[in-house]
Amino acid sequence: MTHNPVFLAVDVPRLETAIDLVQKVSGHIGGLKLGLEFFCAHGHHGVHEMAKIGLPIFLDLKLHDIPNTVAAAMQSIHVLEPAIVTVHASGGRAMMEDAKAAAGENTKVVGVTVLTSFDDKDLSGVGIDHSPYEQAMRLAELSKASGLDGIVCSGHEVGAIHKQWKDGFFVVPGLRPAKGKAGDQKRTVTPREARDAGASVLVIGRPISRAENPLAAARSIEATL
Ligand SMILES: O=c1ccn([C@@H]2O[C@H](COP(=O)(O)O)[C@@H](O)[C@H]2O)c(=O)[nH]1
Repeated sequence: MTHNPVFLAVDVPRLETAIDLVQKVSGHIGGLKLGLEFFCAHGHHGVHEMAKIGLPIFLDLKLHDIPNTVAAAMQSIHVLEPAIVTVHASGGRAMMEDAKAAAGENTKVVGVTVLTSFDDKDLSGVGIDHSPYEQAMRLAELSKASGLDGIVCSGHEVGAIHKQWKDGFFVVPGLRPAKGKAGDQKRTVTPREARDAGASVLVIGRPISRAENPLAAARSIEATL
């Protein structure tokens, strides 16, 4: 993996705008996270265009379906050679095992535990009467048992999960610089806090992409790490 742990979440609708943004900040990030918004709009072509920039690609597709379908989707993105791909850990053991088996040798498959936009109330709303912390711990254990490389969790849980999964690979979104706006994120920490707690990858989107000066924002986050 790269030296700089920051993966920029490229959540911008136009391909040209995305390329322009990434070119501006590419010296201050370690990789690109392309999510549903980007993949639905630009597909394989868009990923190829972004890969030309030369940074590792994280496909945050959060796959969640029956095992056969998820394995087939994994095979279809093989050709894009992503460094990291996400599946939902709540898809269960068989789905995660098949996803990992179908992924390329150089692709890390990580399980999304509890979205960083969720708090206790949101979890309860979908019928889960555990705290985000308890649920993330449980799904981290299941991800490990299913043979995944690591998980996605918030900075609130990564320290505890890291203690139990020493060689795990931990992706942490929901990051906000000290005075950053949380927006829809509910379990936030600063990039430095996440790194100190054991995050392998720091996913950062709007604090850079929506900043008045994305280059200055990326530089100032880098300086805190
Ligand atoms: O639990 C999760 C899983 C994924 N994400 C994704 O990370 C970025 C965060 O963007 P910000 O603008 O920095 O909030 C976004 O692409 C999400 O889809 C997440 O936030 N939480």
